[in-house]
Amino acid sequence: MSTIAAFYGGKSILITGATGFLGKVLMEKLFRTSPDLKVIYILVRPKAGQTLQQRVFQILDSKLFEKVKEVCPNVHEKIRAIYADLNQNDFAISKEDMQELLSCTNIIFHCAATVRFDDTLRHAVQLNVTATRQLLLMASQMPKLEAFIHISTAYSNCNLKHIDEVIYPCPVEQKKIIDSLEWLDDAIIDEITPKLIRDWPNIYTYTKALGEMVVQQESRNLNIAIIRPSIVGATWQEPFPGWVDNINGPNGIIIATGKGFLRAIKATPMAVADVIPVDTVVNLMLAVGWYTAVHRPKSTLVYHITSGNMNPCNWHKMGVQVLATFEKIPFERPFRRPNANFTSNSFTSQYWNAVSHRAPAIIYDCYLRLTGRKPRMTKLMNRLLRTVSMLEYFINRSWEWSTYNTEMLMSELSPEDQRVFNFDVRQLNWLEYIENYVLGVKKYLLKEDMAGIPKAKQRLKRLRNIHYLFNTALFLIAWRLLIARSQMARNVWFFIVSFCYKFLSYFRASSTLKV
Ligand SMILES: CCCCCCCCCCCCCCCCCCCCCC(=O)SCCNC(=O)CCNC(=O)[C@H](O)C(C)(C)COP(=O)(O)OP(=O)(O)OC[C@H]1O[C@@H](n2cnc3c(N)ncnc32)[C@H](O)[C@@H]1OP(=O)(O)O
Ligand SMILES: NC(=O)C1=CN([C@@H]2O[C@H](COP(=O)(O)OP(=O)(O)OC[C@H]3O[C@@H](n4cnc5c(N)ncnc54)[C@H](OP(=O)(O)O)[C@@H]3O)[C@@H](O)[C@H]2O)C=CC1
Repeated sequence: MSTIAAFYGGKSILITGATGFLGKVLMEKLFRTSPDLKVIYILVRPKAGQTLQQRVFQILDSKLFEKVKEVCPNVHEKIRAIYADLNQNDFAISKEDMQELLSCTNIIFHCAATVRFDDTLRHAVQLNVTATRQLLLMASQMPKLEAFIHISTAYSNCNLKHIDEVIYPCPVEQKKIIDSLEWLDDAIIDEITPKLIRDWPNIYTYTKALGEMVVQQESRNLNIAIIRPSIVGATWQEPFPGWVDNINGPNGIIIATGKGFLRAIKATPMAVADVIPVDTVVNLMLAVGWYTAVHRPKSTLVYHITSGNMNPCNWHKMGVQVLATFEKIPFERPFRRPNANFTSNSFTSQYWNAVSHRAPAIIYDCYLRLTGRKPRMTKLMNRLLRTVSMLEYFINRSWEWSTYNTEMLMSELSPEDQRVFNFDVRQLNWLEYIENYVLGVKKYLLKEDMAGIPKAKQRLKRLRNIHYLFNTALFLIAWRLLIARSQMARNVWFFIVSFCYKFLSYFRASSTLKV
């Protein structure tokens, strides 16, 4: 029997961000491995016209939870959705709910965050910093609390090249920032934001660093651990390979490439693609929860869960495998044939953007206009290129993350726990993982039917022929224009034609001789 699975039996667990990508996989694994847990409290806000209950039912009815329903048939009764908005004071939780949370919670997993790179500083600080502070305050009033696990990101200190498993100080104290945001107006905040975030590439990574500072400074005597995952990707093994459900990180890029919108990207091909499967992250989270509660380390431990130092893959290898998968399992109705040109040169990248992205979008919009439809491709392309430009920082650099604590924890686990809660990324086969990832994007994100593959392949063939035809026509037109204007071009043309003629005559003569 797994010690970690047994530890969560009978426990009341509070999860923030349970409706997010990481939160769902965390809940799934908890229910599957510890079906005898007492209750999972999730802090949820109503969204997109759905009530809390509808949101919970939608999650439980998804394919992700199919196995859970077999091992834990009363899973609906074990989830307690609590109305909460982390943007508001006291999270807008009712008195009764708050009382229950304070008196019953044993373990907290704090996953909620805004992960948008372009959020406003005010909103990102509210969610990634102030809400963390508020949750810590709540935690300090929970008599039964055994561990508080805070989810940060490996990029919270991406302004450094080598990152240790320690909390680094930020140039400006988190308290000062929270205080000043209370009285500064939005226009001034926008103006000072670049100065505040300094060498952090965006507000997200900066506010996640501030969030860690809050954890360090406001931890009181709680048992806390921080987990820093790198780029969280589709599931590797559990509950099944390839599960994804949002367009963040690589997912949106894989869609845009598979649909033929994105054919080139400014990326350093040999830079490390530090993707880590979401189930690996969740396994570490559960192991850390157990270790923090049972062993009670004297200080707050930070755990890196990254792939680069143990089993590195680079963007080139990833791009090649993604393209190879599109050959076998293409996405439906691609705009152009998928391609992946990587360049780290700004000029070449601008060239590709003009020729491979903007020009086809303009041509397609002209076609839409001519056929009486509303043009939309240029707008879509501009949006895509903006998104890609925001990711560029992360695909043109490599970082080194030390993983002493993560390795120490691995060595503390029993063989059974190492199997059930496996976070040893050395066992990952990248080619297999990437293929399943692309397949997962097709099935679970795009919701495309596998029966449509032959038709998609036919369309790819047609697009390839159109591509060759278009290029040949373009070449002939350019050449014809050149011949009309330049004597030199004419001479070259006559030389090539006479050379070919002589070659063919010689070939014919020699074959006649043999007969
Ligand atoms: C040719 C080359 C080929 C290569 C081959 C391929 C090889 C693979 C290469 C891979 C390289 C990748 C590198 C990754 C690096 C990641 C680094 C992360 C590091 C940190 C990691 C972390 O620590 S933490 C997570 C990171 N954080 C994000 O990664 C959020 C970023 N992102 C945003 O910050 C916003 O995205 C941003 C951008 C502002 C735009 O913002 P935006 O407003 O323009 O667009 P939105 O995102 O809002 O959404 C646009 C529309 O998609 C709709 N939509 C949303 N979800 C949907 C769903 N599930 N299904 C259907 N549709 C969905 C939505 O409803 C909108 O539709 P509508 O317009 O109709 O409403
Ligand atoms: N995905 C990645 O690549 C990485 C993620 N991380 C970290 O992992 C954690 C989880 O990320 P991930 O699951 O990908 O993110 P998601 O965007 O998928 O999920 C974010 C979660 O936070 C919740 N949330 C946001 N705002 C509020 C609010 N005001 N009140 C209540 N809940 C709110 C969301 O709820 P709702 O559904 O209502 O919007 C959602 O459940 C984050 O802390 C992130 O920084 C770290 C490294 C990489």
